[in-house]
Order: sequence, then structure tokens, then C-alpha cells
Amino acid sequence: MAFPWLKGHGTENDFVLLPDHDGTIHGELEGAFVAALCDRRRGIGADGVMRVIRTEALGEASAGEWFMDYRNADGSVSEMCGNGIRVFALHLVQQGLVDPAEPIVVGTRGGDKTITCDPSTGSGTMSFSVDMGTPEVLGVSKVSAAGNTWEAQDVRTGNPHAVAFVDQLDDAGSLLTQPDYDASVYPEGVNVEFVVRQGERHVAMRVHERGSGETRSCGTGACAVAVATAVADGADRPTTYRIDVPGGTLHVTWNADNHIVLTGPAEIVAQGTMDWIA
Ligand SMILES: N[C@@H](CCC[C@H](N)C(=O)O)C(=O)O
Repeated sequence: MAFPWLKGHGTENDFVLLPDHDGTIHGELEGAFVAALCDRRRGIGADGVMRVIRTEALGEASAGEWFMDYRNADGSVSEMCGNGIRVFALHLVQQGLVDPAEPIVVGTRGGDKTITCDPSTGSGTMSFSVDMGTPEVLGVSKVSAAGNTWEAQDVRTGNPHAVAFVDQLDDAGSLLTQPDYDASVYPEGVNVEFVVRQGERHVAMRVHERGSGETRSCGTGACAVAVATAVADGADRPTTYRIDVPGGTLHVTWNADNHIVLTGPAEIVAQGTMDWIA
């Protein structure tokens, strides 16, 4: 059966989108199929897959009409994706499925997120700001990579993160494998961020994502990094951090009401109809 697909990215964190509005095409989105699509040698290649489905059709609880049914590159389910949800919103806008002048509510397994469309940044690419909700700042554990060990702040931004401040981003090595972490703190796995300071309210990071490996960016990770850095700085809220990632730049504001807002670009680069024959 032929079905529609699109490819998009946010700061080079890239995704395959599968429009399946009524949940009739993909049924239970199978992990093996997702992993095959995301394979960079034998598939289309992506860090994750987002099924675009009506909340009603998926049977999840959400006030939004549309639900981001998100899978990592290995086929595992994740609660939330901060870069993906901006690409998801761009798709809804481009297809005329939502009004860009109004806040867009999208359901995720990490709760409903409200997205606003920022003033136009040029043809093709648009910027969106996502209310990511309230972060949870938990304890400190240890992470290790490339023979080095660091303390890491546990921050939950809809999904789990361990944020480690390092002297240099290269200290984490190749990140071809999952950094070691404390499985008693993160029984469901963790996204690990390595952070260096660049200046006032300005940091750079690398990330090893649970289920996807090292990626060029992670939106929920950038939020976790901003929160961990603001806590370390004793920053008053509201405060805004610039987060440089290998694939670009994101901005994160931690507001007085304790909500974090992620701002960054989204772009759709290809679309077509697929006859998956593998
Ligand atoms: N790239 C995403 C996060 C995707 C999910 C993550 N790998 C997990 O398993 O929690 C982002 O931009 O937030």
C-alpha cells in the first residue's frame, strides 16, 4: 500500500513524518518498521518518526485535535520531542490543518504542548515557540563516556535528561555508544547532555539521545540544559539562555510561572508517497 511521508528537521534533528490522520494506515506503528525507516544506510534516515494522527483516533487523552505519536530511531516510544513538535506544527500549518494566528495545542505522551508561530523567518523555514510546561529538577548522579566521569543533574522536561558540565565537548569522545548512567535513577533510559559555557546566559552542548544515539540537536535536552545552568547560576526568573547545538541554535526561556519555552526553527525538506517494499 502506498502512503504519504515527509522529511523535516529542527536544528538538524531530523524526522520522518507519517500523516495517518485517522489511524487507518499504520495501525500499531511497529518498532521494526520505524527502525527500518530511520536507518541511514538502508532506509530514509532520521533520528525519529512522528505519526500525525488525530487524538481521537489514537485514543490518548489530550485537549488538542492532533497528537504527535513519536518514536526514536530504534523504534522505541518517547514521551516528547522538542525539535520534532516544531516540525509537526509546521506541517499542520502548511497543510492548513491549524490556524497559525492562534496557539496550536498538540498532544504528546509528555502532556499537551502549546505552540505559537513566530513572525516569519524566511521562505520554507519558520520559527516556533513551544510551552514545554514545568521542568522537574531532581538529584545528581554520575555519567561516564570516553573514560571520563562527571556529575550530572537530573532534569525532566517531559522525558528524562542527565546534564553534565564538561571542560570541553570533545571530552565525551565519539558518543557512538550510550554513555554509562545510573540505571536505578533512570530505569527507562536517559538522554545525556554534555555542556560547556560560552558566555553569559550562553552555552554549547552535545547530546546522546536515548534510542537514537548522538544527534545534531535535542529540544527537550536544550530545555534541560537551560534549567540545569540556570540552577547552577542561581538565575532569577524569567531568564533566557542561548543554547548552541551542532545543528544550530535554540533559545530557552524559564519564566516566572515556572514554565519553560523553547524557541527554534523548523523546516520540511521533502515529501512524497512511499511504497515500502523492504
Ligand atoms: N530529539 C528530541 C527528543 C527525542 C526523544 C528522546 N530521544 C527520548 O527518548 O526521550 C527532542 O528534540 O527533544
